[in-house]
Amino acid sequence: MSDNDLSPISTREARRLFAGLKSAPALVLAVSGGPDSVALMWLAARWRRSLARGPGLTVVTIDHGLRREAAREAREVKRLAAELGLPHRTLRWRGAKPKTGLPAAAREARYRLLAQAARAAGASHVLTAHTRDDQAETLLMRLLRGSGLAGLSAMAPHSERDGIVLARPLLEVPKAQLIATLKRAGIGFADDPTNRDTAFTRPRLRALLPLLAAEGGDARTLVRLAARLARANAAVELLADGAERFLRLRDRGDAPQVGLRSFEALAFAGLPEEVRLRLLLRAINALGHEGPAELGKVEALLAALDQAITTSPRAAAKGRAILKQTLAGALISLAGGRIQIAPAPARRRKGG
Ligand SMILES: Nc1ncnc2c1ncn2[C@@H]1O[C@H](COP(=O)(O)OP(=O)(O)OP(=O)(O)O)[C@@H](O)[C@H]1O
Repeated sequence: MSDNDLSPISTREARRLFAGLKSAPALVLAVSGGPDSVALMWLAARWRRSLARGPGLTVVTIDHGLRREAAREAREVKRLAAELGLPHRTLRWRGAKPKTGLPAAAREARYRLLAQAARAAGASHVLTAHTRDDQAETLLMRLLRGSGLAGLSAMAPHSERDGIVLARPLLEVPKAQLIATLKRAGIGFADDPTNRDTAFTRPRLRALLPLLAAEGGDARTLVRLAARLARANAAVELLADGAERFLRLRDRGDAPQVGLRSFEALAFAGLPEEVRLRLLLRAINALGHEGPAELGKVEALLAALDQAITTSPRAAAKGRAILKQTLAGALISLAGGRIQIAPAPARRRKGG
């Protein structure tokens, strides 16, 4: 860790971090009470005070109803928000909690409630306090899960959900620097023991980071890799847009049937592999009923299509289907020189 990682964030630096949010009508700050999000609230309040005109800030805490201390932590956030002159709301995740996949369900509920709070506050953005350390952990998690280029790009600085922009202004900032900022300001924060609970994947991966850093691959290296992959991913997405237009043009404006995507097989086969994968993924996710499709399965489908087109191009050009497969609720077939993707008939949907 460099000395810079431990130095408190200056007002000038805070202005740079929040610069893109100056003209938003209002912002919701997602604050759990942990160090990262308390620092987000403190920095955002300081930034807002430095502006003559700027967005209104509302602090929101979600009580998932999973830990006894959560209500007290929410009250503590409210107290600190009041000290900073910011309105605060606590929203509760109500209803039955699932027995398996609890972290994912809690996360889903949290983002739904945060988006609701943003709409109620007239806010265009919800700000979370994801740090550089979170980004490094996300990359590792996705690596182990076998993600492709899009997943390995990790978290974007901005993304959209239900018409609300999720912004992560602290994505380049090391957690240690946020803690140093709070210490300098004399502000306390909650300690969530689930962050260290090795029953969950993320805390186990977190323990790996110092070992990787000792081998020369610190959080900065991992985050730089994610940024490079995000760049490459954006380029492939653009190429896929162009390839879709190219394939449509080759169809000379023949109107495609509604609810069906269809590509000329030989023109499709000439495109780069990563682009072919994107086109299949897009079509399957748009038309299938069980998406999103698993990348590994789409890779296997592409291999089967390539094999069918190259080993028997004549048969591929004739009317009879030489390949028919269901995947993620979509039916993919190769017949009459075309690859067709359509919703799978109801009774076949389980086969993906
Ligand atoms: N209970 C909460 N109330 C309000 N905001 C929260 C709460 N929990 C998390 N957040 C926001 O989400 C950010 C990320 O939190 P955390 O890393 O714990 O989430 P996660 O479960 O890993 O989900 P994600 O996939 O969003 O990273 C926090 O910095 C904070 O801004």
